[in-house]
Amino acid sequence: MIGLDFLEFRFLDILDIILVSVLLYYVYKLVKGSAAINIFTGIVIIYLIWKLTQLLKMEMLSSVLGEFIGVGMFALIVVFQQEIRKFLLMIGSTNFSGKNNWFQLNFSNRENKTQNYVDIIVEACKKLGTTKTGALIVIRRNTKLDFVKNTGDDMDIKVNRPIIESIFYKNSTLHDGAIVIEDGRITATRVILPVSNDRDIPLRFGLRHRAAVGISEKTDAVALVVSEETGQISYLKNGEFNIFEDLEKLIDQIKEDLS
Ligand SMILES: Nc1ncnc2c1ncn2[C@@H]1O[C@H](COP(=O)(O)OP(=O)(O)OP(=O)(O)O)[C@@H](O)[C@H]1O
Repeated sequence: MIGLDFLEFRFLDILDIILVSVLLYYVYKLVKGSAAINIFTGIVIIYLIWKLTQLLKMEMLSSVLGEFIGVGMFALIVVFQQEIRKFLLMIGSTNFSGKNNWFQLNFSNRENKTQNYVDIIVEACKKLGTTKTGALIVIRRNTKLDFVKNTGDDMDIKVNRPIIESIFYKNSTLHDGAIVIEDGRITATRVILPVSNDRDIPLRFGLRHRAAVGISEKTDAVALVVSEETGQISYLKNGEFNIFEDLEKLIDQIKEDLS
């Protein structure tokens, strides 16, 4: 009996540590690249010192730090207002019954559908690149994108090359902002995306690229950008630029990420 209790306790401990790690990872992902990262690091350090003083039974210092952390919690809500909002949004809009659900059985069917529309999207980007037409395409994975779709116009068109090309055509009324693609359908146009504050993004990239980084770091969506200046295609995932050798490799990469 004692042995079992011990085992159960250890299992919960491990689970506890994993959950805290996941939580810290997501908080880090949210504040990464913004000024908030310094505040976040400061808090983690103060918290660790506080725990250490408790462990070493340094009563005075531990009570001072304890008070500081108690009051600090309210200050944090104010300082991290934006981040807390994004965090709740991220949790609330994760679609657990979505595409990557292990219990979903129609894999093969969906894979085929993904095959087709990814080819079309990349072909369209290639064409847009040759004419130096800027484009910004967000492809949904699990996280619902309603909060960004609301900033643009609703649409429901099956992905096809001429449509994508004509949306981003400079004289088109729809060319501004991003388009959102869900399950092979364009579901929104003229969408305004959250712009990333990441200071590591090279200066040659402008707002369009920053917006693509922003949506891919705040949600699990992936994004494609065609640069207006160079015609170059960039692929963003998890807030980072993904390097690819050629368009074939890019297509394979996107298909893998969407499957
Ligand atoms: N936050 C955003 N959400 C969606 N689209 C955006 C956003 N910011 C910019 N864009 C799109 O990018 C276009 C170009 O913007 P801007 O001229 O500021 O960037 P840029 O310097 O050309 O960007 P890049 O060099 O990254 O292509 C805008 O007209 C708009 O269509």
